[in-house]
This record gives sequence, structure tokens and C-alpha cells, in this order.
Amino acid sequence: MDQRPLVLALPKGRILDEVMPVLARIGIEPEPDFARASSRKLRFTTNIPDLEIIRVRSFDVATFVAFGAAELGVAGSDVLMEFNYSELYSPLDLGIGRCHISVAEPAALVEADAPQQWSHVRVATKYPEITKAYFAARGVQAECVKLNGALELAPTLGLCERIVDLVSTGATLRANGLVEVARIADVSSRLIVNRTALKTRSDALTAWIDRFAEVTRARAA
Ligand SMILES: Nc1ncnc2c1ncn2[C@@H]1O[C@H](COP(=O)(O)OP(=O)(O)OP(=O)(O)O)[C@@H](O)[C@H]1O
Ligand SMILES: O=P(O)(O)OC[C@H]1O[C@H](OP(=O)(O)OP(=O)(O)O)[C@H](O)[C@@H]1O
Repeated sequence: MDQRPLVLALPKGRILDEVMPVLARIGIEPEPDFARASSRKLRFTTNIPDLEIIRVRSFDVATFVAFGAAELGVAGSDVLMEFNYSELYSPLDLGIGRCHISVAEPAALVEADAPQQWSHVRVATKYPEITKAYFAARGVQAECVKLNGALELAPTLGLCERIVDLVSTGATLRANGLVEVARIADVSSRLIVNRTALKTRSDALTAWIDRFAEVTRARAA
């Protein structure tokens, strides 16, 4: 039976810049349109006949792979934690997109704050599931206001007192008068594979996992 080429889902944005050198070392070359900013294509052939690439939003990579629309993908562990899809196997930490997910609040609030007395907090975040689970484990009910970016504005404008967001250098927090008060988890990008595809197209997918692992080991050495 003819099978369609394997589909590798890649996130647009900052991870893409870090993942392209990994693909080059593995020997995957997307068609020229992939690098053309003017191109409106979303699905690309590669130099490998059995491999195509799709470019989607970072949160959607996990969804495309979990539902089998793509067999392989690269996604931040923040996204994987938020969705917690049972259909995803994540065999490899690629060591890119490193940051952490943290609770932050205005510097002025920190001195007066007494976390042990909280019973309810309102938090602006892109990660409502991670946030609710983190606070629930501490006996606190978190009311989450979902934002998709520029979260650091929310406390200064009175939307909420705290945010849960990604932090890397800390420059965005500092520039907006916020400080990190708790680190929820370290984050990095993972190779993800659809579990059903791993059974039905085992040889091809295992070979790709091995190639990604080889290149990741070589980069770390
Ligand atoms: N400051 C950072 N340092 C390192 N990695 C980061 C940082 N911010 C985000 N990431 C990683 O990159 C992924 C995508 O982040 P990015 O900011 O490009 O997404 P986005 O702008 O929210 O994407 P989209 O526009 O697709 O919603 C995150 O899920 C995370 O794993
Ligand atoms: O600690 P830093 O090095 O300052 O990085 C943290 C920032 O990076 C991410 O945002 P991004 O730049 O992706 O923009 P976004 O607000 O569109 O998500 C994250 O949401 C923080 O705002």
C-alpha cells in the first residue's frame, strides 16, 4: 500500500532558527520556498522523497502530531506540559529553546506578599493548565486569564497581580518592573512522535529518531 511521505511539523518563530542547523546536520534540506519570507506555502517538500515539512504555530505542533496529521515534530516542553497529549511520545531533548516557566509579580508586591496565606489568585498566562496544576498542588485556586503574548503588561495595568510566563534572560520581566517569585519548570525543545505512527511506520521513524539523537549528542560534545 502506498503511504504518504512522513510529515515533520516545525514551529514558526524562535525555535525554527535553532532547529534549522540541526536539520542541516541531519541532511534534511527543505525546498527553497521554505526560506522565502514572501512564500505563503505551509507544506514543503525536502531533498528526502519520503519526508515533508509543515510550518505551524508552536502550540499547534503538538496538536498536529497528537492527531496524526504529522508523524514527527519539534515542540517546547512547555507546550507538551500544557496539552499533556497521551498520543505523543517524546524520546529526545534537543537541547534548544532553553528557558523556564515561572510565576512573576510586580517588585513592589513581593515585600508585602505572603504566599502561604493565598487561597485564590488571579493569573494572566498562556498556560492555564500548567498554572492551575501548579497552584492546586499548593492548595491555591488559580483563576487564569488567558493571554497570547505581552503578558508582562497585565499586572501594571491592573488585569491581575501575577503572571505565569516563560523567562530566559529575565530582560522582559525587568523592563516591565516584574520579578520572578517561583520557578515552575525548566523548558527545552523536544522531538515528538505520534505513538500510533511509531507502530505502523516503525522502521522509518526509529531511523529519524536515531539521526536526531546522533546529531544532538554531537552538538553537546
Ligand atoms: N525567551 C525564550 N527563550 C528560549 N525559548 C523560548 C523563549 N520564549 C519561548 N521559547 C520557546 O519557544 C517556543 C515558541 O515561542 P515563541 O515565542 O516563538 O512562540 P509564540 O510567539 O508564542 O508563537 P506563536 O506565534 O506560534 O504563538 C515556546 O513554546 C518555548 O518552548
Ligand atoms: O527572559 P527573556 O529573555 O526576556 O524572554 C522572555 C520572553 O520571551 C517570550 O516572549 P517572546 O519574545 O516570544 O514574545 P511573545 O510575548 O510574543 O510571546 C516570553 O513570553 C517572554 O516574554
